[in-house]
Amino acid sequence: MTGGDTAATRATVGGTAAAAATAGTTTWAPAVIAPPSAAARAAAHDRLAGLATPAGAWGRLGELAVWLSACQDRCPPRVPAAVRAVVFAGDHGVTVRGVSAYPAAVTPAMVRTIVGGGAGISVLCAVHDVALRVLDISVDDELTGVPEAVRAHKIRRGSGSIDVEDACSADEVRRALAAGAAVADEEIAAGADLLVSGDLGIGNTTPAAALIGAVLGLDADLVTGRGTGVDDIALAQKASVVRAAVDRVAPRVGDPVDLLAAAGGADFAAAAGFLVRAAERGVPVLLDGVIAVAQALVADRIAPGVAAWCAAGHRSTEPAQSLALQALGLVPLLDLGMRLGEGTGAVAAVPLVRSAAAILGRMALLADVLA
Ligand SMILES: O=C(O)c1ccc[n+]([C@@H]2O[C@H](COP(=O)([O-])O)[C@@H](O)[C@H]2O)c1
Ligand SMILES: Cc1cc2nc[nH]c2cc1C
Repeated sequence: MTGGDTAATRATVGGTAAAAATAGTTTWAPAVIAPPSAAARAAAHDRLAGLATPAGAWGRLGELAVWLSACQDRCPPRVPAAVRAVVFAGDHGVTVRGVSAYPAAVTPAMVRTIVGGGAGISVLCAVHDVALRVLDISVDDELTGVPEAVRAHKIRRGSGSIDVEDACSADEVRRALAAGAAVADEEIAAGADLLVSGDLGIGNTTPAAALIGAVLGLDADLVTGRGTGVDDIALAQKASVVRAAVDRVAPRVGDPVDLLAAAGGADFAAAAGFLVRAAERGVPVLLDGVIAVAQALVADRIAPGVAAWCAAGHRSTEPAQSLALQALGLVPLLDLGMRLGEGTGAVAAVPLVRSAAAILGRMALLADVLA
């Protein structure tokens, strides 16, 4: 089967967050997420089985092609041409507890490096023809001199230390959710047929671990990893901070929007809003490491069904990422021992998505070969 509609023209349901953000209000309405097309999935499954290969020979690359078909409501799928990545940057007050191997000053410095084209994500996006945008959502710096577009969605500077206080207010979370949704709308309006959500922010593996621990009810020792590379002493300290945060926010776990204020922050909320809106608009997303996956886990609680529109680009070294991926039913495409963030593990997998689409669209069928 082939589908005529594009993601950009498909009808949207549910939320009004983008309009609200444009109007500068704080309204956020949760979305209803339709699943990817079952008919296109079935057609893709059949076509995959008929390709000129031994049965099952494409392994997970074949599954990826089937997923893409379902998301595009089209078999064979188009090869994603307009891949667009957005990096949501924010600082985290919890860095004062010594949970990172690097100082918070790295966050604004790396925003500038992305703007200048010298970051890891900049290079991967350039080599794989992926459009890249970095947004200061809650960096604890004025970032003077960076293009205004980078700061256009800034919600606040930094966040509270989540072991003892909320990361941000409920109103800031709602504004950030709306801003993230508006950004997804902008990327889709620019033609995106595959999106990537990336993160940047010293200390952000701590809120990511806390959110995953809280949502999945897992002990701090299971979800705490070394992040940028902390030593054993800092790792133990980080686990105690994660435990304090999980204990503090546990009573609020039933309200995922509130949980973003309690243990995430404005940058996490913006990324979650981006993921919800992408799923609502029917545009597939490649996820990166522990931060992106924590945001997807919460987004899927806010709007059940978000995860069906996501594929996992890679397995990060952070243990919480694997646990959250398992809970979301996602198997990572790459397993390279990476832990950079920025969206790099997702963009590294873009050639796999393009390969999967091309295989399903262009290969000969075994029946024709043998005829
Ligand atoms: O994506 C991941 O799984 C990942 C794992 C470890 C570190 N990071 C990146 O490193 C920063 C957070 O690490 P940390 O140790 O400061 O919490 C932040 O900028 C992330 O993008 C990212
Ligand atoms: C240099 C550096 C680059 C990063 N990119 C994402 N997180 C980062 C953390 C550090 C320390």
